[in-house]
Amino acid sequence: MGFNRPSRIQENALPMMLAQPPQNLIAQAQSGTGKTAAFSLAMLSHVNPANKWTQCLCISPTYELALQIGQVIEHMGQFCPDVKLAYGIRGNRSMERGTKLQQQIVIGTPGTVLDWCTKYKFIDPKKITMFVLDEADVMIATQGHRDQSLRIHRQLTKDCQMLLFSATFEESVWRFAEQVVPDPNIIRLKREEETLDNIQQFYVVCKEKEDKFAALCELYGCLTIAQAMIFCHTRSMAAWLSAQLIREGHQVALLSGEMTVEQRAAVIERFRHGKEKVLVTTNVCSRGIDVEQVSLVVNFDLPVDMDGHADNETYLHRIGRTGRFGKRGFAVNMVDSERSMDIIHQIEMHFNRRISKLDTSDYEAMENQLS
Ligand SMILES: Nc1ncnc2c1ncn2[C@@H]1O[C@H](COP(=O)(O)OP(=O)(O)OP(=O)(O)O)[C@@H](O)[C@H]1O
Repeated sequence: MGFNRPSRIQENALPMMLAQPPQNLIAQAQSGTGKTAAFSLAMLSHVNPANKWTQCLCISPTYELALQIGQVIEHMGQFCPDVKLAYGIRGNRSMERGTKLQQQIVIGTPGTVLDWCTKYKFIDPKKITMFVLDEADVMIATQGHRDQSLRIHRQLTKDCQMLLFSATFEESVWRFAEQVVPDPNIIRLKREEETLDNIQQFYVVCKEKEDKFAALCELYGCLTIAQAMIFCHTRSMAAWLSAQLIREGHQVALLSGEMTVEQRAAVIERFRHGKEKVLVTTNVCSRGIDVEQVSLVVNFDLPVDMDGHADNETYLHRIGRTGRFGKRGFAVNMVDSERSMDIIHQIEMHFNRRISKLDTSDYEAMENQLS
C-alpha cells in the first residue's frame, strides 16, 4: 500500500489493541491520520481464520463509510485468504433466516447489523470477541445510532474487546463512552492538537448567496487543480449550487441525503476515481470519506448546530476531507453575515487557531500554492 511507517495513532493504538489479555480502547486522532488502517489491522490480526463464524464486528454511521472501511480491510487482508469479510449494509441479505455467516469480520451500519444479530440471526453476538465503533462520537450522540449500537452491545459478552475511534469527542460523549467501555485504555488529544497544521484555513466575505456563487466561480481554478468538496447546509442549497455551477459549464457532482444509498455510493466512487473534480454535498458526506486528491474544502454554508452556534465537530470533520495523511490542504469559509463572522470567531476560539481573511485577489496566489 506504499505505507513506510505507522502514523502516531497506529504506533500507539496497535500494541494496545493486540495486547493479551485483550484490552478496551477509546482513541481520538486527527482526521486522515490512519485510524481506519489501525483498527482494520487489529481485526485482521485478531480473527482465527480456522473458525468459520463472525468474530469481529465493526459498525460505522453510514453506508458509504462502511463500504470504504470494507475496502481497506479487503486491501490490507489480501494476503490473509482465509479471512473473509461480509458487509452488513442495507440490501445485502441473501441467506435464510437463522443461517450463520461464515465470514470472520462483519462491517456494517448499526440498523442492519442489529437485524443480523437479532431478527435474522446471521451473527451470534456471544461469539463476537472484538467490537469496533468507528466515528464513535456520532454513534453515541445521535439517538437512533446510539439505541441500535447499545442494543448490539448489550448482546455481547463482557469479555468482548471494545474499540472506539473518532477524530472528535465532545466532553459529554467522552463521559458516556467511558461509562459503557469498561476499564479502557485512552488516547486523547488536547483541544489545540485537534486541528491539523497542514490545513490552511481562510474566510471570504460575500453578502448574498449570489455573491458566494460569484466568489466560488472565481475560486474555480483552485477547485479543479486537484479535487474539491463544497459543503452546503441544506439539500436544496446543494441542489441549487450544483445546478448553477453546471449552468456555468462546470462539471460537478452532487451528493445529498435524499439520494438512495446506492446512488450515493456510485457518486463517491466516480469522485474517488477523479471522474468529477468537484463534489457539492451536505453534512451527509462530512465524515470519514477518504479521497486523497481533495486539496480544497469550501464551506459554502458554515456548519451550525440547532441553536445557531458553531458546530465545531462538524467543522473539523468537513475540513478534514483535505490534508489527508500529512498532505497539504486548504479550507475556505464563506461568510455572508455578521452572524457567520461570529461563527468563524467561535471556531477560532474553540480550536485556538487563526482563520485568515482571503481576498478574491489572493485566489491566484492560492492557485499557485495548490499547483
Ligand atoms: N502508515 C501509513 N502510511 C501512509 N499512508 C497511510 C498510512 N496509514 C493510513 N494511510 C492513508 O492515509 C489516508 C487516511 O487514512 P484514514 O482514512 O484511515 O484516516 P482516518 O484517521 O480514519 O480519517 P477520518 O478521521 O477522516 O475518518 C488513507 O488514504 C490511508 O490509505
